[in-house]
Amino acid sequence: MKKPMRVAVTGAAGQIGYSLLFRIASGEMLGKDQPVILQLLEIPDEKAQKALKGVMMEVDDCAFPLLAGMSAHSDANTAFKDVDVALLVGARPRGPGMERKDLLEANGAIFTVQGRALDAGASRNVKVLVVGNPANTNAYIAMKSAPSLDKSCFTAMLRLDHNRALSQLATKLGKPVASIEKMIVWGNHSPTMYPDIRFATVEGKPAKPMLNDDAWYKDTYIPTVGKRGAAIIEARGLSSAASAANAAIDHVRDWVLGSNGKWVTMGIASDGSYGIPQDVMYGFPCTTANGKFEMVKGLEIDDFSRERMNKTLAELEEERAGVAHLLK
Ligand SMILES: NC(=O)C1=CN([C@@H]2O[C@H](COP(=O)(O)OP(=O)(O)OC[C@H]3O[C@@H](n4cnc5c(N)ncnc54)[C@H](O)[C@@H]3O)[C@@H](O)[C@H]2O)C=CC1
Ligand SMILES: O=C([O-])CC(=O)C(=O)O
Repeated sequence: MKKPMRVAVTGAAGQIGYSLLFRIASGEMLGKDQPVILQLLEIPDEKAQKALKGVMMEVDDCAFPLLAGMSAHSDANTAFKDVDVALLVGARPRGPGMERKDLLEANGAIFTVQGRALDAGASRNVKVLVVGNPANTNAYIAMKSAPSLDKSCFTAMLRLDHNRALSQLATKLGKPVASIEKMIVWGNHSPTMYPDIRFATVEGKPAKPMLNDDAWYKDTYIPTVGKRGAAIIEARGLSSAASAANAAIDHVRDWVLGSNGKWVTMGIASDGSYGIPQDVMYGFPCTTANGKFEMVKGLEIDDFSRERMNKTLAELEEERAGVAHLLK
């Protein structure tokens, strides 16, 4: 029997939490032979804590063989103690008519507190995934609030965008999703994101000539992927939850267990590559192995891509300036 891994989930009584916890406890995230201990954080509010208890009762009722322990917390310091993985989901979601950056003020402050708590108590190799919006900037805040942890401990979720980009392209081409490789979504988890199919392959052959429809790519595909979150809110009245939880599982599973050479999009702190200033949390193509991610480097950036990449960067820089006061 392997030693249990400690997994913190914040916002555990929320919509995403309700889809996420059961899949983590069943072994879908860390492996079918990996016991887990869940450390669940909710706000110190009677209603939220009661709802969390209810979700934990349901998790108990599944009798998951891999669940080696579970605790409820209202303080980030105890929730993050010794954790190997931290999924920072807890934050206010947007409603109709809002952009994710409208959440900056409301949610940004959460991530300074949680970054400090991770800095103080988490495993030195903790893998942090920020899901709460605006995800890139919140991940940046958490990273900057945790100076004793390596920057590579912190990531933001662009996997939902990556999966949306795969699915939309697969449908258009009438090909299985699994036949598509080398997808990239550059930049911010916002409508400025740039789903880039220039390197994508379908059954090993280049996707772009197969698609052969630049107008659809630019005028339909890019905005459809970028605005999918808003389309879900419009249709459901609530923001994506099951698909977001699924993307979080995919992101952490690949980070921990490896992507087997496949490209995945992760929001990571830039090292200055591709002209993206150091430390900006930006969606980059990565491969993962041995519990580490590595950026795919040396890809050619054409004029169209440069323009798109600069646009999403400008938005991230603006968000970063908007939270500078939180990091003093
Ligand atoms: N990066 C991505 O691709 C996606 C991000 N999201 C974001 O994920 C976040 C959560 O979404 P939902 O689960 O739908 O929202 P929700 O409102 O259903 O649940 C959020 C939960 O977080 C809790 N919470 C708030 N502040 C907290 C704190 N400081 N510590 C611990 N818990 C806290 C709330 O009490 C609530 O139970 C939102 O910010 C949403 O915009 C949603 C979908 C995709
Ligand atoms: O759009 C939202 O606010 C929720 C989200 O991030 C997504 O579905 O991509």
